Amino acid sequence: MRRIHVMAAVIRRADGSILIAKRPDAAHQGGLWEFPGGKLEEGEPRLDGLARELQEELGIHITNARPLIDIRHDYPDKSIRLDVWSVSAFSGEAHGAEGQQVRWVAPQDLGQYAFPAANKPIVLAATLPQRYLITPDNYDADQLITGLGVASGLGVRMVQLRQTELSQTDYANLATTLMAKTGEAVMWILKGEQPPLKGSGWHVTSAQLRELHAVGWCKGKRFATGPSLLQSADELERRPECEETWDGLLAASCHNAEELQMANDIGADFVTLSPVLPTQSHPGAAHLGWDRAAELAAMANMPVYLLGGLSLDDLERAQEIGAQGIAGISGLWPALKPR
Ligand SMILES: Nc1nc2c([nH]c(=O)n2[C@@H]2O[C@H](COP(=O)(O)OP(=O)(O)OP(=O)(O)O)[C@@H](O)[C@H]2O)c(=O)[nH]1
Ligand SMILES: [Mg+2]
Repeated sequence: MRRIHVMAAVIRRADGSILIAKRPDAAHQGGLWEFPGGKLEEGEPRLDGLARELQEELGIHITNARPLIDIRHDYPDKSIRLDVWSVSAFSGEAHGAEGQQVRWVAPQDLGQYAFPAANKPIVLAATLPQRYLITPDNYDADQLITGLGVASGLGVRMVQLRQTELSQTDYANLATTLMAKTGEAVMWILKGEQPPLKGSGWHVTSAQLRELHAVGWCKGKRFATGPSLLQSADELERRPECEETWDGLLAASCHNAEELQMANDIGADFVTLSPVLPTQSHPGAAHLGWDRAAELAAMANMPVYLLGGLSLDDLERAQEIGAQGIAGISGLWPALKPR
């Protein structure tokens, strides 16, 4: 089946709200909400196609846009490439120029609308921040809070608590303290053997990713609790009491195409891809380089944070190659050195 190249836009107003439109009942995926856009014409440059569609469908003229996420989806009757751009400035009054219903919604409310199946990663890309901060080792709660205060001031909203030195209990206590102190300001992504409690996300290492994949674990499906959740599907069959499911934000560390596919299979919401450049901690170790990182980011069907040896100055370049943004430890934010 020939893959149809579709241009679509996440259009953001100054107040942060995003424009969605309702597809006509008779259309493909009719009656569902969508990000405005449509099919690219033969030989048409991508941005021209997007501009044409938004003019036709909403009566607006784009003045600032950048690539957001580029994904492939196979419906039973259609294979599409959804080439989604983030539009941050436009002229004209957006309206349903083809008679369709349009609505400005707050990013956190997008989940209340029914979108086509292909749109899950687009909604994530529209909602997730551009920076994913990973905490440095050996900081106590007070030092972390001070540093995070600085980070929040710089617009950091999503933080992975990485503390390799702590016992599981100390780690859990620290996480609870930090979550209570930062409240809604920070979206916490925790590490560990089991999915964390509600209200925080879970970041699995590439080794965990492989193990979870091997036993057919998938986000949102039931699993066994216990010392390890790595129970085979057969074992789950024999233990009908295993009714746990987990629906938090799931992230996975990936380094190659195989792991990106596994992350997709276990229902991960986003990934980190590393190491892009040599890092201070592993100066001589193999790294992907920008070209390979770009190829891998293009392969991923979910938001990708580039990690390893990057600074904030690399954010634009990361987004140009299709990444959601960059991830890194506090070294990325020099102001974030509480000691
Ligand atoms: N515009 C848009 N299309 C989407 C989204 N999600 C999604 O699966 N699609 C699919 O991508 C294709 C886009 O085609 P479209 O119907 O918008 O195309 P178009 O504006 O050129 O319309 P036309 O074919 O009626 O002229 C459809 O098969 C649609 O189901 C989305 O968020 N926005
Ligand atoms: Mg359309």
